[in-house]
Amino acid sequence: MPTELSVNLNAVAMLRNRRDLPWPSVTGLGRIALEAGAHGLTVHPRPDQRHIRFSDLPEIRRLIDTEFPGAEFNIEGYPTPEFLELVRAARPEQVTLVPDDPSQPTSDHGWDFVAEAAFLKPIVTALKGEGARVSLFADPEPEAMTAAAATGCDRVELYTGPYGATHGDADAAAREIERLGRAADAALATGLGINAGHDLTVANLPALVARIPHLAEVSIGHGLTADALEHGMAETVRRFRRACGQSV
Ligand SMILES: CC(=O)[C@@H](O)[C@H](O)COP(=O)(O)O
Ligand SMILES: NCC(=O)COP(=O)(O)O
Repeated sequence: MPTELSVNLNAVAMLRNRRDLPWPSVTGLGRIALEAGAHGLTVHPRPDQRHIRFSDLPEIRRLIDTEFPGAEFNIEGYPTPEFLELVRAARPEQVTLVPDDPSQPTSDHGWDFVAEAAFLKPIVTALKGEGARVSLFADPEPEAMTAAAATGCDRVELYTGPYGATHGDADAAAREIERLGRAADAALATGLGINAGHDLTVANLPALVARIPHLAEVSIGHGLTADALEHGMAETVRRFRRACGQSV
């Protein structure tokens, strides 16, 4: 099975939040992503709602239910009672639990599965009972995968931030790919499925997919949104020039 792509809408929401206007539309861009063949949509609502607002969740749920049945809604976040209430209402197909502190600018590490086992197990069980697949954000450490599987989760999402940060350094990238690959091998051996994400791009994705052929899903937001801006800019400038009355 080829690796599925889930489009993370956080960056679109961040642009939307610059003004009290409804564009760029989070559900509108989500629709374009799904029409283009994305497998699903990812959001990571943070407690301060700095990008995804809690009110976006029911709208994305409605978009998928009414126009794209079968698409996957993936909600990521730290499992506070408030987050778990949002998840219950939005009925995502997948929940990705991330050990983020509210003050973190972005996600930068996976769970300590041994230290957090007693906290995670009942939450994983409850979410699975509500019908969601549960994935846990994980550093690429092969020796941690047995403890990850013991939580009862379905998948781990391998944190690819350090791999993304190696751009331009082929040796460092090869080392990170091998670390991710060995963690994926260990996860597979325990029966876990494998997702991956953070700072993935068109440039760094092919080597990851080649090393981890069983990679089920990647979720990508920042790099994908940057790519959309770069590749959409020329056509948009032509549209605005026409709107100025220029012949283009
Ligand atoms: C779990 C993960 O790596 C991403 O969801 C990341 O947390 C994106 O969040 P931000 O868009 O807030 O940086
Ligand atoms: N789950 C990881 C994810 O959604 C990645 O987001 P980004 O780093 O590509 O913005």
